Parts: sequence; structure tokens; C-alpha cells
Amino acid sequence: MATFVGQMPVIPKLRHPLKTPIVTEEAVWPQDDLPIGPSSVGVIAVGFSGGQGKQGVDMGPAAIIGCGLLEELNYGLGIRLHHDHKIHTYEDMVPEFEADSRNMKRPLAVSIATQALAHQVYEQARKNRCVLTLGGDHSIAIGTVAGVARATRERLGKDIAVIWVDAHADINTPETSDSGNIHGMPLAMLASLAQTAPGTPFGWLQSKAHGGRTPVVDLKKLVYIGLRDVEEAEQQIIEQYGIKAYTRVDVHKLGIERVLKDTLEYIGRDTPIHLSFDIDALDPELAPSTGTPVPGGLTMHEALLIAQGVHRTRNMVGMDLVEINPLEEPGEDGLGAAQTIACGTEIVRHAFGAMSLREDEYKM
Ligand SMILES: NC(=[NH2+])NCCC[C@H](N)C(=O)O
Ligand SMILES: [Mn+2]
Ligand SMILES: [Mn+2]
Repeated sequence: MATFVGQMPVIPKLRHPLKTPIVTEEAVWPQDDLPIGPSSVGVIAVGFSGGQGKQGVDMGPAAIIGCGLLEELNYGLGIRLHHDHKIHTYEDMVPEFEADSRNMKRPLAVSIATQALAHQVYEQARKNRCVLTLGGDHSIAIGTVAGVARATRERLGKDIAVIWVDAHADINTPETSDSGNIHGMPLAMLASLAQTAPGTPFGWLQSKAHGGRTPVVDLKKLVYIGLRDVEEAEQQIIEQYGIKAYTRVDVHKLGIERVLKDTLEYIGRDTPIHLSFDIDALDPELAPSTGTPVPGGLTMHEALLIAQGVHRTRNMVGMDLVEINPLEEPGEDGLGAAQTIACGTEIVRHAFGAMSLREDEYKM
């Protein structure tokens, strides 16, 4: 398991201290009255950082779990959790060093790790559980979205929609990427914009064993919220494929309620939703502990309305919370990391049903 080498974040006060969460592999949520949504939640902790170059994002899940996220879900919200008490690093599966290839950094490592994660996610999702994955850098969404998409197709015969809340579009192909970091490419992989022949990295996305339907993500079913650092080539892809994208300016001009309403209408009522939340969507004043912070981000009010709005569809089949890096600490005191973790915890709580508004305040 990951250990902290830098400043240990200050641990925010727990609402439900002293108890360990009930986590079980067998139990099923008693009130299974949700149309598409989960009967319970599978939690996967992924301490993987190979999709980018900064140390510390692999400590994200240990930090957020250590600060009480699972207690909040289990004791606070009464959600039955399925969790193996492990932080998955895939260390024993991936090469420690590898040469760049086709302008990708660590393609083998990311491919192997995300393939293993896709299988874990699939195993949870096919049991009618909503799968919450705690990252780790955003490359892990290659695995989570692939696993959720496959299980949802098998279980409901439907394609998922993806709501990608992020400062970045993460849709570079290996050819368009400046950095070569795969955390800037997950959507290109999932949408088959990058060539991935069988037997090469990410070829598993197309394999029969994986369920064999590509692209995994239909770009007509993708919605971005919070964009503000989009590269030119990415902008071209967004335009070329007509991807629905709400930038920082759109959120500011339209208001978050309108953005959310339009997003959910665009996706359609009976569509299973995967929410991929990059913590850098938030303003760095709120969530500074992340590898690629961009000024001008979402407020907590906006983030919580998105999370709550997705929850209220009862259609959320998967969620990622990624890019929390407790070592990316602009201050010296660990407060930035604690604050970032507290924001992440609140967002997850709201995506799983926490209500911080009265019914009448929430008119959608
Ligand atoms: N998941 C993230 N934080 N991605 C940042 C990506 C930054 C940049 N667009 C790149 O391709 O490298
Ligand atoms: Mn980002
Ligand atoms: Mn991202």
C-alpha cells in the first residue's frame, strides 16, 4: 500500500467517527426500487499514476479513504458497499520502466493496468452495482468506462452516456498530444480515435473477450462540463464530432442549473450514466492538490449540483473521482490537500444521494 513521503494531510473531522464501514462481498441493498441505478455500490481504490509524470496521485485513494469517505457513504447515507480493502496499484503486472512508444508515455503499463481495472469494474457492475472508482490519474477511466459500458450493455442492452467533468478534454490522440501523458487521452482511446490494433497497447478495448463492441464510448453520448484548458487539436475533435461541451464560460453565462438540465435532456431519460469527475474541474482555490490545476474552475455549489443532479436521475451506473494528488501541495501545511479531499468527499456524497438543499430549492 502507498505510504506518504511528503507532508501528511490534515485529516478533516469525520461526521461518523469510531466505526469501521460495513463492507461485504455478498450483501445486497434491501430496497432495490431503482429503474437502472444500482442496488448497491462497488468501490475500487486505484493507486495508479502511470498516465502522467507526477508522483503522489497514486496516494489519492488512500488519502480520501483515510479521511472517512467510506464511513460517510456507509454510515452517513446507509449505502451498502462492496470493497476489498485494497489499494490496487497493478505494480506486479506492469513494467517499471518502458520506452515511450508512438508518442505515448508508459503505454504498456497504462494498458495493462486499465485492462485489469476494466475487468474488476465489470465484475462489480454486472452484479447490478454502481461502481465508484477512486483514482489515481484520469487514464484509469479507460478501464472504468470500458468495464461499466460492457456490463451495462449486457445487463440492460443499452449504451452508457458519459458526463466528463474536467478542466481538460482528455481527448488527445497519441498523435495530437504534446505531453505524451495518457491521462490526456482516455476519451480518444474509448472512442476509438486512436488506432489500437489487437496485440498492441489498448488493443484489448477491441477484443472479443472484452465484449467486442467498439467504440466503447459514442461521442454523441459524451457531455463535458467545466472545460477551460483545451488544446487546439482537441477543440478540432470536439467540433468535428459535434461533442456537447459546456466550458467555464458556458457555466458562467448559462448558469449551472441550465447546463445540468440541458445535459440531462441531451442524454435522455432512460440512459445509464457514467460520471467521470476530475478534481481539477474545481477551482484550484478550492482544490489545489492536483497535478494540472487550471484557474477559473467550478465552485462547490456548481459541482454539488452536478453530482446531485446525476444522482436524481437514478441512472448513475459508474463514477470516477480522479487526480487528487496529496503531494501537490502549494502551501506548506497540508491544508490544501485536506481541503481537496474534503471537496472530493462532498462531491461523491452528493452523487450518492446526500441532500444539502431543500426539495423546493432544487427545481430542475
Ligand atoms: N486528466 C488530466 N488532468 N489531464 C490533463 C491533460 C493535459 C493536457 N491536455 C495533456 O494532454 O497532457
Ligand atoms: Mn483535468
Ligand atoms: Mn481529466
